[in-house]
Amino acid sequence: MPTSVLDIPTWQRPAPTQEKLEYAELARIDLSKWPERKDELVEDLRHAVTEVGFWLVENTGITDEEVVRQHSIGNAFLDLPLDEKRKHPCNFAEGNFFGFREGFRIMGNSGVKDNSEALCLPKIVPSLAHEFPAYDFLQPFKPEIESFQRKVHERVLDPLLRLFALLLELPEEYFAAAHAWDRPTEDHLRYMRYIPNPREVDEKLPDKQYLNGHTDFGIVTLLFAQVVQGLQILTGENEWKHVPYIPNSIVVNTADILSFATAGWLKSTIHRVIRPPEDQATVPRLGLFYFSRAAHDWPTGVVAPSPVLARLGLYDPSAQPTSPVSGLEFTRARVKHSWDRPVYGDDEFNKGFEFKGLSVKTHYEK
Ligand SMILES: O=C(O)CCC(=O)C(=O)O
Ligand SMILES: [Fe+2]
Repeated sequence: MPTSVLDIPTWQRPAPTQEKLEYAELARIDLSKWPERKDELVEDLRHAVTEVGFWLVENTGITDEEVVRQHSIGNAFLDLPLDEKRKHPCNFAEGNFFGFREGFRIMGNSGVKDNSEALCLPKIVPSLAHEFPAYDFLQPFKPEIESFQRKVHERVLDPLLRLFALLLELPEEYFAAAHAWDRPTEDHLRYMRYIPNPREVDEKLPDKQYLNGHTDFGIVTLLFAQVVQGLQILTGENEWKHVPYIPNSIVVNTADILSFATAGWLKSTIHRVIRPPEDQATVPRLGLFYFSRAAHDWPTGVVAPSPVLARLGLYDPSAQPTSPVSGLEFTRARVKHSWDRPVYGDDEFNKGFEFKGLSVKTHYEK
C-alpha cells in the first residue's frame, strides 16, 4: 500500500507523575451546557473568576483523538532538522509571532539557554493567508489544522467570549463579533516543546524556572491538558501551585486584553513553568495551545461600557482613550518587547512594558 505523507508517528502521551505535588484548586466549567443553559454557565463563570480565580473547561466536544493528532503533527514538525524549521522564523523585530521560534534566549543572569521551541500558526482564513508559514511539511496537514482551529473557535472560544460579555451585562456579541472566526486577529494555534535539561543545568536557573512568572498577551489562552507537570499559577495567597492534569480538559488563562477591557476587574492569570518532577524530567514536554489574541481592529485599552463595571466604579466614560491603540499594533509591540532580545528576564525586561498610555507588568515573583 502506498504510504501517505499524512502517516506520521502517533504521539504517545507520557505517564502522569507519581510525585505528590501541591496543586491549585481549579473551577470546572461544563461547556456541554452551551448554549441551552447559558444562564447557568454565566453563574459558573462568575464563580470561577470571582471566587476561585483559576478554571478549566470540559465537555467541549473536541475528542482526545483530535487532540492527540494535533500533538502528533506538532511533534513531527518539531522533529524536522533545525535548518528546515528555520525557513520561516517568527519575525520578532516586527513583533510577529507566526512561524517557528527556536530556543535562542538566555534566561536572565543564569547563562542557561531557553530549552523550548514552538511553531505558531495563524487561523487558516483568507484574511490571514499571507501570515501562514509556507512549510512544505505543513501543506498536506492544512485542512485538518484548519478544522481543528475552527472547532476550538466554535466550541470553546466563541462561547467563552459570549459568556464574558453576558457576565459583564453587555450585549452578547461585544467581544465575539470583533473576534469572529474569519476576522483578522493575532490568534494562533501553538505546538510547543521543552527539551529536557540535565539537572545540573536546571540548578543554575532561579527556582528551576523554564519560563518566568508572566501573564499572556491576548484575551484568553486555552491550554490543552498537559500531563507533564511544570506549569504553576500564582494564587491569591501568593503561592505557586501546580496545575493538575485533568484528562480531556482545557485550562483557561485570562490575559491582558481582557484585563484592559475590564479595568483590571478580570485579572490576568499569573503563571510560570518550572522543571518537571524527577519522574518526568527526562521526557520532552509537548504542549498544545490556542492563544486567542486581540482582533487587529480591537480598541485596546477601552473599558467596556459594562453596568457591572459601572457599579464597581471601574467604568468612567470620560477617562477612555480618545484614539485607542489597535489590537494589531499593541500585540506586535508587546511581542517585540518580550521576544526581540537575546536575554529574557533581565532587569531591563523586568521593568515592564509601556506603550502609548498602556502599561503592562512583565515580571511576577512571589
Ligand atoms: O508550557 C506551558 O505549560 C505554558 C507556556 C506559557 O505559559 C506560554 O507560552 O505563554
Ligand atoms: Fe503563558
